[in-house]
Amino acid sequence: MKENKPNINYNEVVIDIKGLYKSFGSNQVLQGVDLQVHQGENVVVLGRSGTGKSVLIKIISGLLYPDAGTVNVLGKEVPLLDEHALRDLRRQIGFSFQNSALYDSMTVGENLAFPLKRNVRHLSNAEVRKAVETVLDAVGLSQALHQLPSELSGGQRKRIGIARTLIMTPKIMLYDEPTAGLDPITSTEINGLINEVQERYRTSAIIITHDLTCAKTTGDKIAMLLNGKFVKQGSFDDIFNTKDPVIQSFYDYNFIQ
Ligand SMILES: Nc1ncnc2c1ncn2[C@@H]1O[C@H](COP(=O)(O)OP(=O)(O)OP(=O)(O)O)[C@@H](O)[C@H]1O
Repeated sequence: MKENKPNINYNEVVIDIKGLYKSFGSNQVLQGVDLQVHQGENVVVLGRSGTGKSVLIKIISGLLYPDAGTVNVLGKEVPLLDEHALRDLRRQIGFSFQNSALYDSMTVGENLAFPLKRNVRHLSNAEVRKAVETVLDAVGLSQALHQLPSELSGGQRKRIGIARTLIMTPKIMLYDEPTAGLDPITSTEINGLINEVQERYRTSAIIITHDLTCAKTTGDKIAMLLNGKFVKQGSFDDIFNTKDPVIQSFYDYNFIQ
């Protein structure tokens, strides 16, 4: 169970979703989703495959439109934003997706400098270098500066992917299955990194995962998505110390995967 919650500000809501609906044809995916993420809080979203976790993330980042409901992110009503405002908002969100999508032909340092040079003009080379060194240090990979992505392990690539989002100093991090495909030791390291990022960069985060260890270690709050709604939200213990058969079936389901 996660302890010592670092500076969560429960008076400030950074993601506020109310009555969210989304269908694709007759496939009713989200059916009345409510979710609040507070400043500095890590919220884990658990749910079986196909329950709409990725759809939720895409709606939060303005890649998909909801059918109904409100989606407020950092004080902005996302579905109402024009392209320009959406771009501004996305700059404040760090996306850590399953495939870190680093550029193979660039060194780690060049990969990290790339978003900064593209988005923040007028930075000197020294400033860019300093920013790269800072985020590499934050993810514990200072020695990888001149390496190519192909020379790194899966866990190291994941770290560099996270570093590349941190260089833009995001207010919100969205992690999509951060430990998928990693061995247990590397998964533990990534879970630790997610918490370090939360503390050091004061980020708020949504973490989508099937990995209960990841949920337990990183989540200040767990939200369980089932049949298009969050059926339960609370601490890991609130959720899993229960005789509720729906929750128990989810728990067992995970262990036999
Ligand atoms: N652009 C789209 N067009 C049509 N259907 C879609 C689209 N995006 C998602 N869906 C459908 O929405 C449902 C939820 O998909 P989603 O990818 O959000 O699931 P998920 O919970 O993230 O699953 P997993 O854990 O396997 O990644 C699925 O039935 C999927 O087929």
